[in-house]
Amino acid sequence: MDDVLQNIMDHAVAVAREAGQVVREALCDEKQRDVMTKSSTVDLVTQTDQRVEHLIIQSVKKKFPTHRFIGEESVAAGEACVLTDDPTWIIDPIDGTTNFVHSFPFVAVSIGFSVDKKIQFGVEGKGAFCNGEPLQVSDQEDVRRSIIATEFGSNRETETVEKIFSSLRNILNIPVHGVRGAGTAAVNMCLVASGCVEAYYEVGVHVWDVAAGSVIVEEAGGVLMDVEGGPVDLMSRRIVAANNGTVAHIVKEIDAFSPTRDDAPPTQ
Ligand SMILES: O=P(O)(O)O[C@H]1[C@H](O)[C@@H](O)[C@H](O)[C@H](O)[C@@H]1O
Ligand SMILES: [Mg+2]
Ligand SMILES: [Mg+2]
Repeated sequence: MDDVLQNIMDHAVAVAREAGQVVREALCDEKQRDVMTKSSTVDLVTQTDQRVEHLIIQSVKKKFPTHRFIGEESVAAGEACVLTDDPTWIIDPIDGTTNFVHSFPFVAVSIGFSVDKKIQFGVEGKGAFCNGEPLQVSDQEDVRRSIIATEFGSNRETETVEKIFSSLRNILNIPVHGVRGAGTAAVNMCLVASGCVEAYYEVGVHVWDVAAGSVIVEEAGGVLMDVEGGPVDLMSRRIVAANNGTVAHIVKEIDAFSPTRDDAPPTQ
């Protein structure tokens, strides 16, 4: 990794730790978990999500004034979600807000950094690490001996819920050892990277949910795919992250659909 990128990554790690501390403290303070809603009654946000995103963006801007941002809460406030070739920080200040609101203790501060529309950190084969320890995906080749992670998302339209359950039924019927969900895409992807689950899939995620996790999975030896096979498109809101191409064949069991893309022009 060149010095410039290393410098950017060091800053990302430092600000993620600072943000993590704010989230940790807020978990113990009911007032900081006061809930508001966004696209639906189950799409939650708190002042802490907004505060943490602000903290990260301000800190980065001070050091790298020309860089661009895609942040979950900035997009919710009306900013464009467009990935250009410019250096861009892709931020989910609290991935797992529903968990956060309920003190269910699995949340992540997710920060990805892209240049030329490619997520940069780790792309040079330097590996993925958790507190200095290298991460490695599971070597399981048999999907029948696998744990698959997924989520139910926050879209409760009947047709969407039907498709989610249809995929789940197909996967349980393979049969797999188990199905799990941490309540956060970023944590699920780190679970794939650390070998605790063999694969994670979800339709309905956003680019800020998966940008950082995608490079962590790949650097830990895993593969990314679209839910209908083929290359993943981080703006498509569909993802499969697996330990290897064999387990990634769960895509055959997924009842795929196409939510509105993250980079779709705003409707008038
Ligand atoms: O909104 P936040 O940042 O908490 O992120 C989302 C999760 O990451 C999804 O996997 C999950 O399915 C939910 O949609 C959740 O909202
Ligand atoms: Mg999220
Ligand atoms: Mg979030």
